[in-house]
Amino acid sequence: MARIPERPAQDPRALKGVLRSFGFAWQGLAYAWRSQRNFRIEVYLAALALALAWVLDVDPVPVLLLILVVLTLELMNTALEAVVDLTSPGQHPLAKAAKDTSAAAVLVASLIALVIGAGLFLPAIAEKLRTYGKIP
Ligand SMILES: Nc1ncnc2c1ncn2[C@@H]1O[C@H](COP(=O)(O)OP(=O)(O)OP(=O)(O)O)[C@@H](O)[C@H]1O
Repeated sequence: MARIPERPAQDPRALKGVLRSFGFAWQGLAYAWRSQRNFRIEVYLAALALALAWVLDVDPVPVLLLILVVLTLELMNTALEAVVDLTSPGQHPLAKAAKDTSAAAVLVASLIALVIGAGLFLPAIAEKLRTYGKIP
């Protein structure tokens, strides 16, 4: 069994403890990137949305907030999946409910982000087309 590392919060060297906490958070991010295809797709879409916001002169702040909500929910979903797999290796209706509800949180956030994103980007796209005389 893997050795449980000394807790960073109990490290008497404050700065070293904080840096170790960041290190563990980075390991969590790397785990999500490696193991979750959906997380990787969402990161690519986030990069695309930010690039589009830059090209279309759309305020990046609401775009960043939408990205923040979807990615953090996906990370929490990944964490919950790991806990469920650890605590319920066999099939159990409550394990299913936990995983499905957690996945539903990501789905709801993604759909709402899509609607808000359309509200942000479509007028900017229409404006660009109007500028180039493609639409009256
Ligand atoms: N221990 C379990 N007991 C009952 N049903 C489960 C259990 N584990 C998974 N499931 C069901 O299988 C589905 C798929 O589970 P899985 O662990 O593959 O995660 P996932 O939803 O595919 O997530 P991801 O693709 O993001 O890793 C769950 O949403 C749930 O409905």
